[in-house]
Amino acid sequence: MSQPVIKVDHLTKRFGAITAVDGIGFAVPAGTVAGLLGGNGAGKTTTISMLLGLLLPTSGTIEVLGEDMLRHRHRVLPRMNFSSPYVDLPHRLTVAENLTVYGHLYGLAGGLSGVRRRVAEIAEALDVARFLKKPTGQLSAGQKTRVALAKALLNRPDVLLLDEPTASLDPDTADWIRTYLETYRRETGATILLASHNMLEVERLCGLVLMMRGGAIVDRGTPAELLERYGRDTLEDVFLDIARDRRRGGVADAAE
Ligand SMILES: Nc1ncnc2c1ncn2[C@@H]1O[C@H](COP(=O)(O)OP(=O)(O)OP(=O)(O)O)[C@@H](O)[C@H]1O
Repeated sequence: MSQPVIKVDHLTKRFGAITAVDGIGFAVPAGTVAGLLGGNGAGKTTTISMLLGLLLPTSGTIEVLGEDMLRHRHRVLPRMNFSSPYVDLPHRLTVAENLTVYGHLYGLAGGLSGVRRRVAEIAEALDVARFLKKPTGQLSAGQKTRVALAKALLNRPDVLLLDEPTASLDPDTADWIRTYLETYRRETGATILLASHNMLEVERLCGLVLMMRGGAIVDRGTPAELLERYGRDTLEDVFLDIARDRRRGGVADAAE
């Protein structure tokens, strides 16, 4: 079997007395969409922040694309990207200016004209072309989410980390974004890890689901495996069972 694209072992993050992430381990194979699920405060954002190198783990290891992220993240960051509703792009810059600045930061090929071409292409693809001249701070929450995703796809990443990629989107736009992500994964073979509170989204997109509670991974599997293990018809019900600590037989500790 080929090397997993994301491999995390015994990963822990403490903030003082709080253990936000508690010794988790998981592996995401190439071309898989993996979903991190869990209630508020379960540790999803902290996990993604450590994968990106925005937070230093207290202990444990993270490998992305075969590189140790704690030692050599500069080698893989050009092949990664992320979007999060919690990270704002500069408000006063227009959408075009923001995307252009990021295009240059990512060192996109083709110099000035290459960046201009890619910005136009991605703006078209994510249907943000009509906002290009607007200051980013004046966009609606849903429009900002789309621009953040456009920014995340500028460098055609092989590894995409998404924190609630469809937060604040109306159902139609959210559906459209999911289709876009599915197509992107299929066409590029990219590996995607996303945190989501939207069970339908996870059921539709994810080949691997990691259920977090209190900083730990308390269960995992394909959506179909989880439905079967809990004897449920929807992931929403599985989520509630896990959140409320109701197990329906099956594996007691699937964390390793
Ligand atoms: N910078 C920080 N300082 C102290 N505690 C933190 C910090 N960041 C997160 N925490 C705590 O770590 C725990 C996990 O938070 P995290 O943001 O990772 O959860 P989450 O699963 O992403 O939640 P949500 O679904 O609400 O976004 C929470 O108890 C949170 O209060």
